[in-house]
Amino acid sequence: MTHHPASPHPKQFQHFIDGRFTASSSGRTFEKRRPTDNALIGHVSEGGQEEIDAAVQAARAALDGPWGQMSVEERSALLDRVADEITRRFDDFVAAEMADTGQPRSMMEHAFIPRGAANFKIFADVAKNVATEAFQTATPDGAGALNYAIRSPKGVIGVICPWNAPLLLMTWKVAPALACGNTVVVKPSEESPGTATLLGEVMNAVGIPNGVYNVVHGFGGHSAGAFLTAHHDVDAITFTGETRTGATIMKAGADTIKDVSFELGGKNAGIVFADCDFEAAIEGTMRSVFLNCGQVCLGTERLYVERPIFERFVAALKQRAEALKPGDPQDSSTTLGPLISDAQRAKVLSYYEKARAEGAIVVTGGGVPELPGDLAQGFWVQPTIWTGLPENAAVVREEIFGPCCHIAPFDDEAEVVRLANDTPYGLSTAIWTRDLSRAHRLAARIDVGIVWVNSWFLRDLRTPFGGSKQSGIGREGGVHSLEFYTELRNVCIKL
Ligand SMILES: NC(=O)c1ccc[n+]([C@@H]2O[C@H](COP(=O)([O-])OP(=O)(O)OC[C@H]3O[C@@H](n4cnc5c(N)ncnc54)[C@H](O)[C@@H]3O)[C@@H](O)[C@H]2O)c1
Ligand SMILES: O=C/C=C/C=C(\O)C(=O)O
Repeated sequence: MTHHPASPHPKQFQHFIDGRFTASSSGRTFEKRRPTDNALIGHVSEGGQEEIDAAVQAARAALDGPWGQMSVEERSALLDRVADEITRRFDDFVAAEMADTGQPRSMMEHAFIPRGAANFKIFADVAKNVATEAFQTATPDGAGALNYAIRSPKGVIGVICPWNAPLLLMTWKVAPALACGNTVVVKPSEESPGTATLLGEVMNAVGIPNGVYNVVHGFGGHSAGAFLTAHHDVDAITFTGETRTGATIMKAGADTIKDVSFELGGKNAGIVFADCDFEAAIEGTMRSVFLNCGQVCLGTERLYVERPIFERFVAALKQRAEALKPGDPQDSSTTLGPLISDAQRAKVLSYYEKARAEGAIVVTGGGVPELPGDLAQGFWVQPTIWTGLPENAAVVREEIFGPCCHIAPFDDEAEVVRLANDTPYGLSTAIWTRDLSRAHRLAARIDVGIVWVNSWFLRDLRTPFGGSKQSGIGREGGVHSLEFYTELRNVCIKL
């Protein structure tokens, strides 16, 4: 029997400002719909200038108040408790994120929600254990001078988040920001209000002082997002989202010289050599193309496969893609979720059309699958594979953010490096080969922030994470996050 998701009882998602849940002064709300079946999940308060002002004011006061007075040890201990409380309320977080994104429960349980807790743990550790630099400096009088650097919080940080992995991506910024002693105002995506709101309850439960973590819901342009980026009392903006949005945010922050950390779009290449472990390459490529229904910034949308195994690779990937099972995320047999919204589906389907118009061979997919019952109302698309397109085709050049890829053959290393680099983006790449010397050579020549060899999305949270070219500005992760979330002050003492 087909299992259908129960219709949810619509919730209220309110702002979290100065430790309290509040509606907008305007009383305005917008609807959040469930991607699996378009059911109404809840009404979300729509923040405006007034809510952003209140949240920034609360964040500033907390910085000057108890949070600013705490030792690193005290702050780290509290952040450890945040992680523990997320883990204690694991099922609530899984349910909230599953409702917002429609992605399978197993992915929430094994990857996205545990990462939310892990982000707090790692940055609590980093902030406690990182040393700063010191220099002994010679002076003409022979007595010398001592230079040492101290770190202080940057201030009030604006955190603007996307919807594709809401808790993971938000805490990846909030955790280091708080560990470094800053306070934050978060603007979650309008498509994923759930877990950012729940985190407010967690902050109160473990005793994070009021005003340290604030959430204002709302839209981007001409709304809460834009008001936050232009606010004169916000010291820096950390943003994950589309490259074009990043450009708008940079302009908005220019007047007040706001520091920015950007994790932006990608058009990531997967490179498969004939000597690879074929099964591992297929398995890894399946995840890199179809995980989260292709809505992963690090995902592969362009594949280059060495000619001797091209046909075999395309056939194997097709077979595996056709075995993906869309369905209710609660069902343990479900392996593919829907897209986040009707608008995202329209965008992805427009690329499915473009591929056809540009003469692609549609190896599989290219349309909308049929789902039973209420699920027929959800934002589903078929996993799709193309071959046969030139490199200048739209689906080979532009970020689609859907469950699809184009596969092209290549003949030698120099050619594939040129193809991989022929893009304005530079986020990540995955190389599949048993020849590690070759892997090293390629890793050094492909212009991206993150190279995976014989793996994909294998994360060590101490490593630098970010994109080159138009895929971002700066690196976050481990000590690299400290570079952005603190001001380094040099003290020079003449001895
Ligand atoms: N590099 C990375 O680490 C990474 C990770 C995840 C997603 N992404 C990228 O994110 C994109 C998908 O997310 P999305 O569709 O939510 O991105 P988006 O840029 O549309 O929106 C992201 C956030 O920015 C806000 N926003 C929009 N316009 C704004 C404005 N003018 N001023 C201030 N805020 C504004 C939105 O409300 C939302 O909260 C993809 O391009 C993907 O590659 C990158
Ligand atoms: O969709 C993008 C996923 C990004 C992942 C991270 O930012 C991370 O693992 O820290």
